[in-house]
Amino acid sequence: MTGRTGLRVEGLAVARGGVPVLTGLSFAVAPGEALILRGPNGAGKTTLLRVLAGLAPPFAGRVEAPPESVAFASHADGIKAALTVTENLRFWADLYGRGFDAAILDDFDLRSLRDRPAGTLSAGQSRRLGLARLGVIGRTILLLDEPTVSLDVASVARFADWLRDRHLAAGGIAVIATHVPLGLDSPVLDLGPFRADPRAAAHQGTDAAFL
Ligand SMILES: Nc1ncnc2c1ncn2[C@@H]1O[C@H](COP(=O)(O)OP(=O)(O)OP(=O)(O)O)[C@@H](O)[C@H]1O
Repeated sequence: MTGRTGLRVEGLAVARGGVPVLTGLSFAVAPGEALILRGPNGAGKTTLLRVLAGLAPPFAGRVEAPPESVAFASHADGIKAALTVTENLRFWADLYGRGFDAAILDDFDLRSLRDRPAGTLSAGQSRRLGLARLGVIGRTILLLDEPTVSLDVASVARFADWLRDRHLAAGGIAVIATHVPLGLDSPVLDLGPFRADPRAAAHQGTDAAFL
């Protein structure tokens, strides 16, 4: 962990392609806590996570989170296909200036796969490796976009255990967009009430197009 800093969002609006998707978001997540983001497809979960990660600017409002403490994890896991599972994890540990603790292999049920080239892993195994990466880089604030895609039931439970017992218990923070219940005793933020009015956006576009 790089510090015990919380995440705070005030009056935040986020946009895609210049069109507001969510508006009026204010929340805080303290060390040791997770926040689950809920909303149907297209609600703006990924867009919000990207802004929280500093990968896109806010449309309005502000995000308080030290960039050096944040890790964003989505479908692009950054796995090096030619390296083995252990070599991948060591690579990320080195990149982030961290020591490598092989216990992470057990946390994500990767021990029997440790010498396999990552390019030969199944989709779920590959996802487990991508999640294990989060365990070696030592970032405090994890922003997770559908982390359980491709995982079987046991692997979802294992991931939830790691999140609760290792990451959150050590003072970490997680904001998780997921359609799958993780069994965490964490607050859920329903993005529905914060969706920007599409008619207002469409109206703006129409005005711009026809005036
Ligand atoms: N590059 C883009 N340009 C314009 N609009 C975009 C772009 N990417 C996404 N959108 C739109 O922004 C809105 C929010 O998308 P986002 O990916 O944040 O939703 P989501 O809640 O993560 O959805 P899902 O559950 O399907 O992953 C959607 O209406 C989407 O179509």
